Amino acid sequence: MMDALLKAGYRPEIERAVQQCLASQDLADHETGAVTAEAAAEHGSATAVEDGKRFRLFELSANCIDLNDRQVEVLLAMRQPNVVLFGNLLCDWECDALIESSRPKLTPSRVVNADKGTYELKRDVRTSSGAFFQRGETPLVAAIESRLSRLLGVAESRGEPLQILHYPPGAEYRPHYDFFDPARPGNQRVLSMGGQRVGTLIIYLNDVKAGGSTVFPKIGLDILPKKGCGLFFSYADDAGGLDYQTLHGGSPVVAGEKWIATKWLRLGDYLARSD
Ligand SMILES: O=C(O)CCC(=O)C(=O)O
Ligand SMILES: [Fe+2]
Repeated sequence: MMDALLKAGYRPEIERAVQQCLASQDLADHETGAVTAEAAAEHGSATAVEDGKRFRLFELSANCIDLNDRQVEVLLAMRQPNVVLFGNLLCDWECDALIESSRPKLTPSRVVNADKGTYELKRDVRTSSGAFFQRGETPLVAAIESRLSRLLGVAESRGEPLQILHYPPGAEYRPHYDFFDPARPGNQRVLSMGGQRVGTLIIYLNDVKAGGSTVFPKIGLDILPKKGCGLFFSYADDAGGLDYQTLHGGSPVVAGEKWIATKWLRLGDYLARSD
């Protein structure tokens, strides 16, 4: 089940090409099996990233994932932690329509209190406002959820409701983990609603004039918001292992405003609870 998630943006035909490259004498470094950057460049590879002791080639010819209704681009792929940046995930009108339909529903964003299990306003941590769309709530939300499911190979039933976030100038979301610490008593309730969160997909709905990047402080990575692009990262495996390298936040918006849509994915089927 986790395979598809962990390999988001990474396709079998590319894996096969990687294996061919690794098997090829003149491409492989005899000591380590690593593929040299020069050899990769000669063979038309766009991206090489380190995976344990060797380099893996990602994109040998096509840098797109064909979803039939859409060609989604892979713009960045990092293995540890698993971070993939997608281009052309939503078109302009889809981004605009999501923003407009969420405006009337916006309320100040809350965070889960890991001791009590309550949802609280914490303006020192999170200063955005947000709105939720239940799964399939509108035809557009349904179409986007179907697209994300096909892209990531994860059933729609494992997705939490789509969240739209709005950050005015100065607003931010301080670095945090999206998974729930199972040792904290207040997290038992959210964990009972489909198990651990295993992955996050953030879609940028507009271009931001300055600031507002998604920042990963532990790995020194900043992703700048770009309308229609999607940022995916995963952080939990079937055995309950959690990737603490995925600490991330929304850095303060300096000029303009920032709109995103977030889809969090669970280990099992997500079940909303009303109690
Ligand atoms: O605003 C961002 O770029 C990050 C948002 C985020 O971390 C989240 O929605 O969980
Ligand atoms: Fe987050």
